[in-house]
Formats: sequence, structure tokens, C-alpha cells
Amino acid sequence: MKIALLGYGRMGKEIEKIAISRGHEIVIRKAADTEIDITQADVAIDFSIPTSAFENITNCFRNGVPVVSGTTGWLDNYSKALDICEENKGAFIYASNFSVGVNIFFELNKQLAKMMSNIDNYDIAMEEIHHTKKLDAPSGTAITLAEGIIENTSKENWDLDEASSENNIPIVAKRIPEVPGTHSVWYNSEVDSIEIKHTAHSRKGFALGAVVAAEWLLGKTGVFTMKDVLNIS
Ligand SMILES: NC(=O)c1ccc[n+]([C@@H]2O[C@H](COP(=O)([O-])OP(=O)(O)OC[C@H]3O[C@@H](n4cnc5c(N)ncnc54)[C@H](O)[C@@H]3O)[C@@H](O)[C@H]2O)c1
Ligand SMILES: O=C(O)C1=N[C@H](C(=O)O)CCC1
Repeated sequence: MKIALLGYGRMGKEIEKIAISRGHEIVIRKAADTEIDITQADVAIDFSIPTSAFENITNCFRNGVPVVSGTTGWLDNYSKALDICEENKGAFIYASNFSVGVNIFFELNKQLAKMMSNIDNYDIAMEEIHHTKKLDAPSGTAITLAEGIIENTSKENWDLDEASSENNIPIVAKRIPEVPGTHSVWYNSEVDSIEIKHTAHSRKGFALGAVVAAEWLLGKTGVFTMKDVLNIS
């Protein structure tokens, strides 16, 4: 495939290596708000910044280029992006985290939340740790985890750093140099604690997942998720 990289930073460069190793060609390396001819590409992969993702993604829809986006921190515009995708018969996959491990972790998180939903006396807490260059907090992955808990418990929302009410999930966001991404969910009671944790050792898992998703999306129309790509039941 001819791939357009929208965003050529840490993730863009990791994706480039994996894409080339899988026989693909990088035809665009977009690293700023510059004009490009996206129609040169068979597929686009957006790992840019929160303030550019929506424009990058919808430009692909309008030009008939399937697009995979991993950029986080722009989801206030997600439903508007879906409308534009539908209007243009586009093809789209967004994932807060493209690694296979985290997508398994998302399902584990929902199952645990379901089991805990009728058990009293446990407080829920979350922590995410990323590198110091990360622009958004909490991470998109942490938000997806919190949404999985909210879907399966009486929790109503999440708060960054501390719970403003007992109906919300507190998410602590820590920034430590070079950390690729660690996510923990705790259920704490007076007598014990239950913890689930995912630790990324590098960006390779995110990048491989994004390239596999782009390969899967080619030739399709509609909005899909990594559950569709990985065929997770
Ligand atoms: N979904 C996942 O699996 C996953 C994994 C890692 C990172 N991320 C997310 O991906 C995004 C990028 O992460 P990163 O570590 O590569 O960041 P980064 O800062 O290293 O790279 C972002 C790049 O976007 C470029 N950019 C700025 N304006 C642009 C524009 N208008 N169009 C295209 N590119 C533009 C910047 O110059 C930079 O090169 C973040 O939102 C991060 O949260 C997602
Ligand atoms: O390095 C980042 O930035 C990451 N961002 C994603 C998120 O916000 O969840 C995925 C993990 C790494």
C-alpha cells in the first residue's frame, strides 16, 4: 500500500519502520499544518496532535482515502467526524490504543467491572503513566478504560487526579521521562485490593496495530474499531 503518515513524530517514525518492513511505501510524511495531496495515498495513518487530527481525518474522508487515527485528545469532535465520514462514504478506524495487548486489556477491564458491579465496599481508582512529552491528560487509553467501567457499573464519569464525587472514577496521570505507556485499574476495600495493569515496553505494539488496522481497512467502507480488526468477541 501507498501510505500517508499524518504526523511524523515518535509514532510516525515507528510506524514508518514497521510499514516498510511489511512491504508498504510511504508517500507522504506530514509533520506540520502544510498542504498535501492526500490522493497520492491508498490509506492514511494519523498520529498527529489533538488540534490537527480532525482536519487531517476529515480531509481524507472528503478525498476518498481510508484513514486510521490514533491521535488522542480530539474526541469532542468524534461524532462530527463520523457524520462527515458517512456523508462521504469514507472508511475510518479510531483507537485510543492500537496494541493487541491493550485491546485485550480493555475487554478484561470490562469483565472485571461487570463482576464488581454488585459488590459493595470497593473504591475504584486508575493511574496512567506516560513520557513527559505527552500533550494530553489523562491518556486516551485511560479514558477508554474509564468508559468501560462506567458502562458496567454505577459510576457516572471520571475525574483527572481526584474524585469530585463518589460517583466518579479518579484517574491519576503521571509523567515520567521515556515511559511508553502504563495503565492500572484498582478496586480497593478495607480488607483487600484487586489490580489489573498493562505495561507497554515500547511503541512497537501501538505502531504494529496501526499498520495492521490500515491493511485491514483497505477496500472497506464505514466506521470500524480495533475489536473488528482483531476479531475480539
Ligand atoms: N492510539 C495509539 O495506539 C497511540 C499510541 C501512541 C501515541 N498515540 C497518540 O498519537 C499522537 C502522537 O503521538 P506522538 O508520540 O507520535 O507525538 P509527537 O509529538 O512525537 O508527534 C506528533 C507529530 O505531529 C506533527 N504535527 C503537528 N501539526 C500537524 C498537522 N497539522 N498535521 C500532521 N502532523 C502534525 C508534529 O510535528 C509531530 O511530528 C498523540 O495524540 C498520542 O496520544 C496514540
Ligand atoms: O505516547 C502517547 O502519547 C500514548 N498515547 C495514547 C493514549 O493517549 O492513550 C496511547 C498510549 C501512548
